[in-house]
Order: sequence, then C-alpha cells, then structure tokens
Amino acid sequence: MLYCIAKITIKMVKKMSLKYFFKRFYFSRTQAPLLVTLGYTLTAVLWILGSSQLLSHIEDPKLIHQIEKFKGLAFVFITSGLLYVLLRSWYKRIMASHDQLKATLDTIPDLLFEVDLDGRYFDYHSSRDDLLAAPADKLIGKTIHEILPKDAADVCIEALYEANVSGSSHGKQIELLLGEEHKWFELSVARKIDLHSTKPHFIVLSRDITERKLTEEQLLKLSQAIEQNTSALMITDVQGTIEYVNAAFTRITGYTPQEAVGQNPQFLGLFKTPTNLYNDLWNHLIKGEQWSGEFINRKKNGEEYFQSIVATPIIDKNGNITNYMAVGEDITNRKKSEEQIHFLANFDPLTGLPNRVQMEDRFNYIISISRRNEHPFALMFLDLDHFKDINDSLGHKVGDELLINLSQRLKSILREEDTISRLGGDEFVLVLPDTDAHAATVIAQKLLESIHQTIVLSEYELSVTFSIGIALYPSDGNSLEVLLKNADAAMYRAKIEGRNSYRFFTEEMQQQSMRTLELSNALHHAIQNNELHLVYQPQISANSSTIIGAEALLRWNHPIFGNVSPSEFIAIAEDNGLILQIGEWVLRNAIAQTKLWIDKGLPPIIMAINLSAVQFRDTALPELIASILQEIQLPPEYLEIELTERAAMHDPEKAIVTMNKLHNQGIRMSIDDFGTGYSSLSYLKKFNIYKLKIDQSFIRDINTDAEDKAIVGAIIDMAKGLDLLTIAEGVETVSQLKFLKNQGCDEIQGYLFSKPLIPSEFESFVAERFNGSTLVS
Ligand SMILES: Nc1nc2c(ncn2[C@@H]2O[C@@H]3COP(=O)(O)O[C@H]4[C@@H](O)[C@H](n5cnc6c(=O)[nH]c(N)nc65)O[C@@H]4COP(=O)(O)O[C@H]3[C@H]2O)c(=O)[nH]1
Repeated sequence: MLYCIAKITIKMVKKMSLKYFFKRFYFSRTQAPLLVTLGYTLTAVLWILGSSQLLSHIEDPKLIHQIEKFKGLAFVFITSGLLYVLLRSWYKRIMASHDQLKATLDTIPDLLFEVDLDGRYFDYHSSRDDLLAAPADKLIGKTIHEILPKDAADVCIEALYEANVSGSSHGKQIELLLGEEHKWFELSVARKIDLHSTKPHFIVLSRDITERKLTEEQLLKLSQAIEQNTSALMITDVQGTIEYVNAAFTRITGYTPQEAVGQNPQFLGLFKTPTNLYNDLWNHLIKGEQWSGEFINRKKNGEEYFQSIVATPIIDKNGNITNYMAVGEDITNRKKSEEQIHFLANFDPLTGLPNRVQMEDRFNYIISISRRNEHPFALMFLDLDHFKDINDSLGHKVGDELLINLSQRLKSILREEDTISRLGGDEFVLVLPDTDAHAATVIAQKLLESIHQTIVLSEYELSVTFSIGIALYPSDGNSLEVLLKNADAAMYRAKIEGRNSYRFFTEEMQQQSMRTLELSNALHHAIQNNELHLVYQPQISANSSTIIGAEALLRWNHPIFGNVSPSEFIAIAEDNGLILQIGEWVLRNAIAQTKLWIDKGLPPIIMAINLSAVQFRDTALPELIASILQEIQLPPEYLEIELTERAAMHDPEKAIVTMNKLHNQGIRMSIDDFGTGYSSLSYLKKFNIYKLKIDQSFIRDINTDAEDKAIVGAIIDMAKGLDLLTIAEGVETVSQLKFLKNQGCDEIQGYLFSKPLIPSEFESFVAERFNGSTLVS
C-alpha cells in the first residue's frame, strides 16, 4: 500500500510541472499550488490512515513504537524528498524563466522603468546606461520631475495618468539633452497589476526614437520641399502612370491630385509637342538617363502654356528604376517676353513692320541672292508729305492711326517677298527683290496712286501723299548704307520738287550731297573768316507808305562757293548744330545795326530778325536776347522776332512759355510764312504775337489764283478778328499791292519797294523815302 502511494506520489512529483498539469488536466497556472497542496494533503492523510490501519494489526507495543518512529521518519524523509524535488524543479524553472526574461529584456534596446503615479522610480532596466537621464544608482527613489526637465517630466506624468485611467498609454514623446546630444524617446506605459500594493505602479518603456525622428524630420522636410516647391512636380510609376503631383502642379495646370493621379502625363499634351520629343524623353528615361526639354501643354481651363521639363528616373539601391520624376516650370511668361524682346528688337511696335535691324537682315539676304543671280533689286525710301503738320494739328493719336493704316495699305500693294520696313517717324524703306528701273517705276506709280486715295480714320478722313526716292542695286550702290543714302537723297529731291512724286537717284544728286557736305564743313569757319553779313529789307506801311521796319536777312559769301542762299545753308546749319552760334551772331549784328542807325539819327524802325526753330527751342534764348539788348543798349521795343509757323506749332505749349517770356521783356513776336503750316486757331489766340506774315507763295499769283485770293483775304480777316497786324511778303507788283491794300493788309515787304539792302543802301533808301513821321507805334 505504502509502496503504491509512494510510487504514485513520485510519479506525480516527477510529472508535476505546469506543462503536465496544463496538458493533462487542463488546469490553469493559478490552480497548480492548490493541486500540489491537495496532493500533499491526500498523501499525508492516506499515509496516516494507512499506517494507523497497519499498526492496528500489531500488538507488540515496542514494535508499534518502533514502527511509528520509522513511519514518522519515513514521512519526514519522503515529504522532505518530495519538497526538495518540487522546490528544485520550481526553482530551476523560476531561474530559467528569470534568465529568459533577463535575456529577453537585454535584447530590448528600450529603457524600462517601474514607477508609481507620482513618477517615483522603483526599478529600471537598461541595456544602455548612456540613455539614462541620470546615473543608474541615483535613479531609484527619485521622481521623474527630479530627474527629467520639466517639459519632458510633464509628458511622462501625463502618460502615467492616461495609463492609470485606461490601462496603457502609447506614443507620447519626450526630448532630452543627453550629454551634447538631443535624443527623442517614445513612451509606452502599462499599469502594473499588483494586488498587494495600494498605489498603482506602472511599467514605462522608453524607446530611443532619435534616428526615426531625424528620418521623419528629414522626410518631412523633403516632402514639404516637394509639396511647396514652386515648380510643378510629378512622379510616375515605370509605366508612366502618375502617382503623385504637388501643389504647384495643381496651381499651374488646374488639375487636382485626384484628377491627375492614375493618368498618363500626356493627358496634358496638346498634340502640339512633336511626337519625337516624347520618344526622345522615354528613350533617355528607360536607359536611366535624365532628359530635359520643352513642351506645349494645356491647362484644365484650356489655356496653352509652355513648360520646361527635367525628367529623371528614380533608381533604387539595386539599380532598378522604380519611378520617374518630372519637374516642370511654366515658362510661358519667359517665352512671351523672349518673343516680345525679339519682336521689339526686330519690328516696329506701332505698325508691326520690320524695323531697321530686321530690314538689314533681309537686305543682306536679298543682296546675297541678287549677287549670285546677277539680278537687280530696288531700295525705295518713302517719306510722308507734311506728316509733321498732321501730327501737330490733329495730334499724335491720329498720326499713329494714319501710319498703321498706311502700313497696311503698303502691304496690300506689295508682293510677299518684298520687305516693307519702318525706320521711324514717317519714313518707310522698301527692299524689292528682282526689280529693275522699269519695274521700280511701275511700283512707285502704283504706290503714289494708292496712297493718295482717301484714308478713313476713326475721326478723320485724310488724303496724304508720299515722296519716294529710288536707288537700284548694283548701279546706285552695293551696300545698304550707300543705297539708303542715295534713296534718301532721291526722296529729298522728290520733296523739294513738289512732293507726291518719286525720283530715281542720279549722278547729279550725288554731287548735291557732296556739296551739302562741303558747305557744312565750310560753314564752320564762316564767322571767323568774316564771310557772313546781313542785308535789310524795308517793311512799308500799306496806308502811309512809310518805312516802319526792316527784316534782317543773312548772307554768306564764300570764297569758293560764292553767294550761298540762306534757304540752303540755314538748313545745313540746323543739321550740324551751327545754327545757335550763327543765330547769336545775327541777333548781335542786327541789334547793333539798329542801335547804330538810331544813334546816327535815322528815324527809329523795328528790326525783324528770323529765328530758327532750333534757336527757339533753346531755353536760354530769352536770357540771351535780353543780355544782347542790354549790352548794346537798344530798347526792346525796336526788336521783333520772326518765328515760322512750323517752329511755333512744333510744341505749342512750350512755344507759349517762351513767347510769354519774350513778351514780358517787351520784345515783339510775329509769325513768319503764315498759311504754310497747320496753325491751330486756339493756339494762335494764346500766342503772344502781334503780327502775321502772309507767306509769299500766296502773294505770287494773288491776282490770278482765286484760291490764293481767298486764303489771303481770310488770313487778313482772321488777323483782324484776333487783333493782329498783317504783313505780306514777296510783294512785287502794284496790282498785288492794290489787292492787299483793299483787303486791309497793314504792311508790305517785297521787291516792289526794295530788295534786301546792305546798311549803306538801306540808309540811302530811308533818307529818300522817310517822310518825317515817327514809325514806332
Ligand atoms: N521772290 C521774291 N523774294 C523776295 C521778295 N521780297 C523778299 N524776298 C525774299 O523772301 C525771303 C523772305 O524771308 P523769309 O521768308 O524769312 O525766308 C528766309 C528765312 O527763312 C531764311 N533766313 C534768312 N536769313 C535768316 C536768318 O538770319 N536766320 C534764320 N533763321 N533764317 C534766315 O532764309 C529764307 C530765305 O531768305 P532770302 O533768300 O533772303 O529770301 C528772303 C527775301 O530775300 C520778293 O518780292 N520776291
């Protein structure tokens, strides 16, 4: 019996393992101690009951005593043995489990702490003490707030409270400065189940996530850089299907990521980008090479835009292409600016015609072809007649409109291969390939005819004419410079010979331009060489026939060129800038002569001096005249400044200012050549003038030409209406004088009374005709 019990017990003890119980009897771990205890109790009870049963059969008290002693000892030995086996087995298991746990914990790189709700440390485990915020031996017993900086400690306590409420807390992060390194830790907190403790304890797992954090930060930076990049960015898979687009892509194209993702990038295409460009792109990309180029794409709203693209394959560490990335810039504005710059550099912004630069390009091409084929070509210089007057009187807007209209008309007349360019102002240059003299004549006539047709502008209907100069290649020159110069000279000839006509360049014109050049050079020395002098033409009162003034007229007598007409050399002096110097000389000498005559006792007269437009524009003019008058001591009322109608109307507002200054100095002003320009009556009223000089072109045929009669009559009536005097110049006949007198013209100047005279002749003329009355009004 005893043997049986012992055998079962040993077997039980041997097999007494958690595994045995769990596997055989499906007991839980917490039931194991109860079972062992029950097993022991059962064994002990059986032992006592069984041994007492055996002893009841023995009668020898001594034997009984010995057996009881043996039984007791045997029980002690057996239970001790059992206890030993049991304890040894369990201890081994505990140790093994402890070792396993320790080994497991050691493999975890995280820090483990046991803390209470106040954050007081009770235990810790760390495989890396360098990650502890304080030395390990100083940790236990301290609180988190004593060890960690406040911010980090607060987060820890927050995690503990969260775990206290819900059992666990995950994901809270703290940043610590360990040594010189910033470290990031992520906390996982679990409330520890401890039945004996009244205060809850927590296991805090603190994971070093510094690297992850840095990677995250890096990734965040990268993704922000991509997302916030001002260039449109697109990532596709290897098939070219869009996987990602950034905000700039949406901003530029108008397509949202939802609309773009899943599409092929060509959905933006317009079929304007050549197919071979796409082929080239893919050929590069599949070879792992970068590609750059420009596309014409279309936005969601249908608008076209130019895009510069840099496409790059994305290659993984194994060398495989995983994606493609395209960075695109909207270069529409740049393209437009480039086009604009190109246009402005090569074309006239007003008319859209080629400018000089573009014309030169085309000229070079035409001349190279003409040279090879030995064909002539023509260069025509077109200048609009009286354009300045249109501009001055009708305004620049009308002038611009006219130029645009004329450009279109020129284009409609000429051939495709002809070049029509605008050099500026009202000057056009035509380069006409394969054009000889005969063809040029036909074209020039056609141009004049067509241009002369009425042009309807928005507010006006105008009829304008051109003066055309023609130079032929190769007879008149074989370079642009020469042909242009010669065509210009021919055009100038057309102008002076009546306008609305064309002239071919001739040898004689060549000589004329040579003469202009020589005169220009000679004029530089005219003053020093005493080659200039003044003559004076009397101005007579129409009613009393008395001399009331004189006009000073300049003469140039050159030792070689002889007497050069002021009409010729004044224009040259205006061009080469000598007019200011010469004009001052005239002012000084004419004023000095007037003073001399007064001093000599001649009846005082008004000296009329011509002023060039260039002089009139000089802001120093009023001071210059004042200083000369002062220097010579001539009262200003003896001086009259004659200004041509064109000079006055060039910039009327400025003219008013200058005239007012001169008027305030007591100087009289008159308008010369009146009727030839386009005077605006409103300005005429504002000009501080006292006299209008009727141009001699109206006087010449006044007795025969009804139009001239009407014009002169109108000018005189208008002058009276404006309270101005009138003087007629170029009066040669008595009938002209009669007509003028009848019309009420105040003064007369012309060969009828006298040609311009040198001072001594003028003095004799005055002496002969002076009737003693004072002439200064
Ligand atoms: N056929 C004809 N002609 C007559 C008659 N009476 C006068 N003339 C001429 O008509 C011109 C009148 O001068 P202008 O209209 O001011 O026209 C002047 C004036 O614009 C300019 N000029 C002359 N001297 C000066 C000057 O000192 N300064 C400036 N800026 N221009 C001047 O040169 C132009 C030509 O001057 P001139 O050759 O002296 O020619 C003068 C004069 O000699 C006539 O009855 N019949």
